[in-house]
Amino acid sequence: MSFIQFEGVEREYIVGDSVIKAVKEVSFSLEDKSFNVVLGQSGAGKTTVLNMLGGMDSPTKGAITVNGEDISKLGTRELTTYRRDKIGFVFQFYNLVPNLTALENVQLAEEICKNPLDAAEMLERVGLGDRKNNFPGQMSGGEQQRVSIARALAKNPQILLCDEPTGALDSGTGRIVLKLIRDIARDMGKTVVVVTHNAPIAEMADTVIHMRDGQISEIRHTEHPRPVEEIVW
Ligand SMILES: Nc1ncnc2c1ncn2[C@@H]1O[C@H](COP(=O)(O)OP(=O)(O)OP(=O)(O)O)[C@@H](O)[C@H]1O
Repeated sequence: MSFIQFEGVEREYIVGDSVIKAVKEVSFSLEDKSFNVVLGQSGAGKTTVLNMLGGMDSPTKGAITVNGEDISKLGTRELTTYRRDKIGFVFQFYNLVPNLTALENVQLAEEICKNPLDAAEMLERVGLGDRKNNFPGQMSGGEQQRVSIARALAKNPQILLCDEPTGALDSGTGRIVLKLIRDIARDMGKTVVVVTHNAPIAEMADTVIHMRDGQISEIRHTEHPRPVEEIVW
């Protein structure tokens, strides 16, 4: 069995009198320690897939297995533990706490999870050892995203989920951020899933899941993903 497995996963939302099928019959599997991209246009269902994998949302049908455990069957408390201990999140707009320093933002991970890594060390790893005492407002977008990567990884999660991590950055800074995610995740043995609408980014993935209208239109595995440095957008 693969490390991550979606089997016939659906997610419906009831809005007023209508039913919105955000995700329909989605099945795929991802290997442990792999780097994966979910690619698709706005509204394709990418974030819904990511949120279900991260335990922030649950499917209305189907099974999601992570490391042998069917997380679609977990109750609210178990899902909280799963989210806290197994998952690191990186968002498009960083979601840093503005009145905490970079170091304090990363230390938040220590407050909530079981086996946190040293916050100062994680900041060093993302190249911000000398910016520990800066507030988010004193840092560029790329630097803030690096702080959020340090915070996500300080939880020492098995899985790193990134929703449009370069969406608010210029392409040069975006490449630096993606390279950092790829290199650190490889070193630390993390499984990564990046959601994006930006097709060139998919070239760096081991597996690309292409979504359209809530369904998978294509799954592509690559033996030799392209180095981030060679990708242009
Ligand atoms: N909580 C919700 N309630 C109602 N509809 C929702 C909800 N969440 C998502 N949807 C709908 O489900 C569909 C898929 O949304 P989703 O956010 O997963 O797409 P996406 O591919 O991530 O798009 P984007 O790139 O714009 O974020 C959309 O039509 C969206 O409006």
